[in-house]
Amino acid sequence: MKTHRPLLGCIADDFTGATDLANILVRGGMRTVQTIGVPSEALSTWLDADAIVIALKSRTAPAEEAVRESLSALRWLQERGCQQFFFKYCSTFDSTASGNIGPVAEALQEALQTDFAIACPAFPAAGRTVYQGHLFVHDRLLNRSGMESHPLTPMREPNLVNVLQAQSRTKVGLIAQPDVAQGAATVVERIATLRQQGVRLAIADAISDKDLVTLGEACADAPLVTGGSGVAQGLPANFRRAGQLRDLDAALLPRIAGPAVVLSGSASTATNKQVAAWLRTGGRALRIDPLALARGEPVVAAALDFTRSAEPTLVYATSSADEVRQVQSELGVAHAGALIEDALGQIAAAMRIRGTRRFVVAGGETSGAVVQALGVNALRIGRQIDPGVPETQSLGDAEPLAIVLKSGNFGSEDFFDKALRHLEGSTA
Ligand SMILES: Nc1ncnc2c1ncn2[C@@H]1O[C@H](COP(=O)(O)OP(=O)(O)O)[C@@H](O)[C@H]1O
Ligand SMILES: O=C(O)[C@@H](O)C(=O)COP(=O)(O)O
Repeated sequence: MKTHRPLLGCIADDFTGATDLANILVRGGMRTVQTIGVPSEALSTWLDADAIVIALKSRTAPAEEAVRESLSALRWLQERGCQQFFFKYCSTFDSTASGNIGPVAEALQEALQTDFAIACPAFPAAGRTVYQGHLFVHDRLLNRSGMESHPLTPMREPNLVNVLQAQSRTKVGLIAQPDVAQGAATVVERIATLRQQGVRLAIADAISDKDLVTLGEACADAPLVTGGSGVAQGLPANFRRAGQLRDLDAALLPRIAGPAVVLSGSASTATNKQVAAWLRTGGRALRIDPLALARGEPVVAAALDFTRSAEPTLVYATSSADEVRQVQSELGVAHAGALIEDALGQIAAAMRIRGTRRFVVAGGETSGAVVQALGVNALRIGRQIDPGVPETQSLGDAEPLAIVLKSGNFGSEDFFDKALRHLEGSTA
């Protein structure tokens, strides 16, 4: 098969974050493929897309490891002929105390021989805005949004110029919203001034999608852009203006028929509401008890029996924060997580063998475990179901699977039902 050269090469620091970015690019008209890690040689030969998003799991990795993995992804994308590169991190700028966003951005700059890149996590559709360098989550500053007590990446400083400066060797500056509001030409001028001042990375403000599109336009010739998925909104138009995008429906996926299941290992507030909504409306559901798993009870076998029904079933470990804390104090955080992820992975793999073709999965870590258990290496991205969550299809399988991966925080209360209805309606 003759493949099209990808235009945009993306490196994402986590799994559901990669899907979120891919969704934005598809909505902009770029056919997009997400790979699980750096693709193997076999996969490399037939990936056909305008944008490729390599999903890493580097968000909480030590800087050295994150740099090494990101450079390896960059090399692969360069070898495929990508013209521009995007480093995707979380819209809440999640990074550990030692922080790897600065080191990865600087290493990518060095490899691409470029001395400047913007850094913009804003994603107004999900309530994340940046003003005068300060990140807001809806109406709260980052450090009062709940993110200050995140177990792995507590964010206690809302001024991102300070956060990024603390992680970087080079000078960090600011492109403030009043400049962004003036349009792309003003942003380009501001970037030139910052470069003269020796600034190598600049937090870019954005309080609306319009600001994000302006930033994208101003970065048309930038070898490297860094940010959340929001700022990628402005990039497809640059390729379209240059006549490089094919006139195709980027989101078109063939319909996949067959039994469906919803697997939820997410413990987030949004997912708890989605599980409650499913139960309230009489959806068929089975709760996985982590303590029963720890006692070695045949929980997986019971779930496989229960899911034999023709009706789509929700299998979930999702529980309130108090219940999760209780389980974690008995089993340990990592052990509890691993037991559940492993069980949901085993259920997914066995259901696939039994003929299940459609999987809706909630939770970033859980998504990683399930996709791995299903042996999926790459996904083609289809239509958006809710902001940040598209339908996807596995690539390279004789019998492809329809897969939806939902980041914990995303999706409306009726998301599970909506996702299943959406998969029903996919057209060939
Ligand atoms: N009832 C529970 N008790 C303890 N740990 C749980 C429970 N439910 C889910 N978990 C674990 O919590 C983690 C949730 O992470 P993830 O899948 O990324 O979703 P999210 O970030 O949305 O909570 C997983 O490791 C999962 O196995
Ligand atoms: O940018 C975002 O908010 C998301 O794309 C993202 O990265 C979410 O991460 P998880 O909460 O770990 O799913």
